[in-house]
Amino acid sequence: MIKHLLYIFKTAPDEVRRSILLELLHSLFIAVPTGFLLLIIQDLFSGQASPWRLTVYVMILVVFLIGQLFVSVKTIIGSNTMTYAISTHLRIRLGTHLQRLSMGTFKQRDPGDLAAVVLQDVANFELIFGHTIGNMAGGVFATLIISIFLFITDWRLALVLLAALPLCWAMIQVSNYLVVRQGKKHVQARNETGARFLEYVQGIRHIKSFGMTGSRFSTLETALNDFRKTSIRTEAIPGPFVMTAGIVLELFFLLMLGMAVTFLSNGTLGIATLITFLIIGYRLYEPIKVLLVDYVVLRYMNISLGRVIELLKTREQSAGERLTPPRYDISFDNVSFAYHPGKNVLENISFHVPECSMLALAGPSGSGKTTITSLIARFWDTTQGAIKIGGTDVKNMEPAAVYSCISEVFQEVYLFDDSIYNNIRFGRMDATETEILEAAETAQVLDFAMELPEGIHSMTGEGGNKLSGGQKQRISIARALLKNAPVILLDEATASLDPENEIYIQEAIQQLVKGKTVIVIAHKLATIKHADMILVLNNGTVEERGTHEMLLARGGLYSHLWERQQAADGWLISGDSCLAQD
Ligand SMILES: Nc1ncnc2c1ncn2[C@@H]1O[C@H](COP(=O)(O)OP(=O)(O)OP(=O)(O)O)[C@@H](O)[C@H]1O
Repeated sequence: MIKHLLYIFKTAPDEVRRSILLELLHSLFIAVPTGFLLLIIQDLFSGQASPWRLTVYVMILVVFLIGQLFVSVKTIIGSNTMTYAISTHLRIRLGTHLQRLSMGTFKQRDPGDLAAVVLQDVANFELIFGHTIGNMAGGVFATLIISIFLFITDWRLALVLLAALPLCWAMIQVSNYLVVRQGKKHVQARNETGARFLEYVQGIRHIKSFGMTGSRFSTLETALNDFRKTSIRTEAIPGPFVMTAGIVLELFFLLMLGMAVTFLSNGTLGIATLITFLIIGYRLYEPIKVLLVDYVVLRYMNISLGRVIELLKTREQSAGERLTPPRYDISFDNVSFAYHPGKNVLENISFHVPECSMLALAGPSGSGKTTITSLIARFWDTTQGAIKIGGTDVKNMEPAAVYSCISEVFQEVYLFDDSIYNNIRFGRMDATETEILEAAETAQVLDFAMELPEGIHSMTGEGGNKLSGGQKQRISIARALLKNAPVILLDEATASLDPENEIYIQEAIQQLVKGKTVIVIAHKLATIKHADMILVLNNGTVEERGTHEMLLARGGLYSHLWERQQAADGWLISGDSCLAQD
């Protein structure tokens, strides 16, 4: 925990220093009156009390009480300023850090868990840290000052009071061990609930259409019930330990009293000291009790803080430089790649795509086609070998510099919850209205947009849910046209479309790829017959390469896939299946 605290203290050193100083001052304003109370008692019982001395003591006490009020307000403001400075810093660091992670990291991690770190764990820290850390710093300081007063007054009784501390500490350590263990389960259950909620809301269409409302809701209900149980357990664990520690303190206080009476009877203790210990000795335990509770809460917070720091320490992609390649041919030199160490999904892949030509990637499902395009876009970095755009290794290029060379058109289109116009504009934010409308026209977006109530300014809905698959595709092509990047990565966008939309999109794509270096993932081999080169992948290796005619003549994997697709194109789904049963 100390390591984590030191880590975050470095994020806002000025606020931390100021807050600690205020806490110390606050403790001083609480502890010093205790000392004066002690002097008043001593004076009263030693018979040295004079009215003016008592008046001075009382005035000093009043000044300190007013000062305490003033410092309390400052301390609360100081600890809140520190907490929010740290949490803001953590959030900004998380934001910039997430930008620098490879796309792969996002795909690898559960999105619900990632969101929980950024939102809930930082909020958890925010909620707990400000209240506990100040109390604890103040508590330690107050205990120290009161202990010094008591030791000066009578070291024997002070020692008895303080002897309770190691016992309480041991008990709290056991409680902490259990809290940390249970706390991890609690965080896991909380994330599981978040993930199930996300799944339920995002998949509601499929859940309803497959009649799974009941079964999926019961999964969510189970997660909620688990969360309830772990929450109760997490809250319940420290209770008995903190209470027992409190009882131990009371017992040691009674023990101190017993000893004080003995010392009184054998004449080694004055009545003034006894009364001092009765009043002030009890005050010693107040900050300790607060410390015991806060320490447990702080340990729980530390689990959240640990998750935030762990995410911040995830390896960032090497930054690279803002290089602009001199030309836009693409080459793979002996590239191997593994998503998980030791399990290569691409093995020694080499090819060259000359500028302004088209390479098609074909091969069975899982052979590595998408992985090749992801590596070109630097979503991941190669495990071995180099990928070059115009002779420049993409690893030496800033990810943003790589993306600026590339336009992607995928089957799955994501649109922002904004107007059609703005969704196209995201392709190039400084584009003029004329350029945006031109791109919309070329990609045949205007055809359907003009029939909507607000034309091209109609909203697309979240993820584009107010539009059809073909319409979303056309918007994404318009966006790519506007970006006008020299390299186009196409995951054959027409594979899942109806014939009419397919024609529209084929036409739009023809416009998009003119004069560009194109890499296309082919699902329908008929669409890549005219590619300059076809790379046939199998199990992450290049099995064949050549033009359509060359590969057919070879009679290998490609011609086999081609024949299977030709046969599939002839398939018909019969509409008389019910009749056939009669
Ligand atoms: N994010 C990932 N993490 C781990 N393994 C992955 C990941 N993405 C893909 N793979 C694995 O890598 C291999 C190649 O997958 P890839 O998606 O590149 O194949 P593909 O040829 O594009 O398949 P398809 O035609 O079905 O889209 C597969 O074995 C797949 O299971």
